[in-house]
Amino acid sequence: MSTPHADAETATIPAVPAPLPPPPPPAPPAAGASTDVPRLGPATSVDPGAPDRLAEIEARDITAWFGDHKVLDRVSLTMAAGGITALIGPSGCGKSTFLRILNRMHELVPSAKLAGEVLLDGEDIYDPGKRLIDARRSIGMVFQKPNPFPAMSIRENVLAGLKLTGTRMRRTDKDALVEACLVKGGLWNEVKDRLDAPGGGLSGGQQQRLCIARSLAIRPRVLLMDEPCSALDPTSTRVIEETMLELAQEVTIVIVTHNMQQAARVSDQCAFFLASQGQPGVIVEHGDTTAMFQSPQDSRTCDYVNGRFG
Ligand SMILES: Nc1ncnc2c1ncn2[C@@H]1O[C@H](COP(=O)(O)OP(=O)(O)OP(=O)(O)O)[C@@H](O)[C@H]1O
Repeated sequence: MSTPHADAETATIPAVPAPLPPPPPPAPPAAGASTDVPRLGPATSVDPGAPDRLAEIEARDITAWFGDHKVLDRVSLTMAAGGITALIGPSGCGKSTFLRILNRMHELVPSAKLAGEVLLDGEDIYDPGKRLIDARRSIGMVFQKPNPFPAMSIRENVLAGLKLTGTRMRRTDKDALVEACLVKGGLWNEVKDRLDAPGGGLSGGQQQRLCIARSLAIRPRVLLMDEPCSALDPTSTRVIEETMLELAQEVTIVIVTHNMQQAARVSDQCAFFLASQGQPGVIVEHGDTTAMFQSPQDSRTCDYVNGRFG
């Protein structure tokens, strides 16, 4: 275990999110845009023709506490732009905490503290000059349990993030955005004839894809997914995995999963977290997923990926 950070280096982070900023001005349509494939929004958006939107996210020396309980110790990891990075490891080793730190959700817990840096394309999202809302816009999140707004229509669900961020758009642009996001989320064909039906009326797998579509509507550069398939049947899981593989061309994805087959199927990079008895979580090994599964360097990784513990 590395040396704990000095108290002076830690920051108690505020529990109350910053107020929402005024809506950003709409960007002009991209020149030469194809009319066949709907785009995610009226701007350059997360389309494959805009590789500059693909962002690397790097965690540097992250240490995290809940009260006095240190749960992560000096964790560093670079998650490549346009890749899928899987975070694996036994229960309680800090994977979800690490994921929530990547988009400043850790600070929603009143006792939470944090040291270290999270760089989105080289810029620290915790810099005091940076707005919380910008981090949340750039780095979206999909949770373990699908959480659409049940009484809102499918259409309203997709647009909900825009409302929260105060973004205004013309009706026709909204329609295009709803379609684009539902296509990207792999749900369009199943719901295109009932966009005004309540989101709560969809199956679990469909609800999760609706949540993916909702998170895409604010055009994130990184999408965090915390066990997104753990509440789903194998067929829905397969559809979400296919959706992830397509999205990875447009948005950097970081997924927490307990399912080793899933990590092997979808990710190109993998990080194995472990918390020894009474110790905070650390990354034991990370790198190319195939190499980690076929020839792990650490015997604990080997035991974990082969199901011998966890
Ligand atoms: N809100 C919280 N308040 C206090 N302690 C917490 C909180 N959330 C998580 N913890 C503690 O932090 C540690 C890491 O939890 P975390 O959920 O990040 O692990 P995990 O690897 O994602 O686990 P799992 O795979 O079971 O979801 C655990 O000891 C957990 O009890």
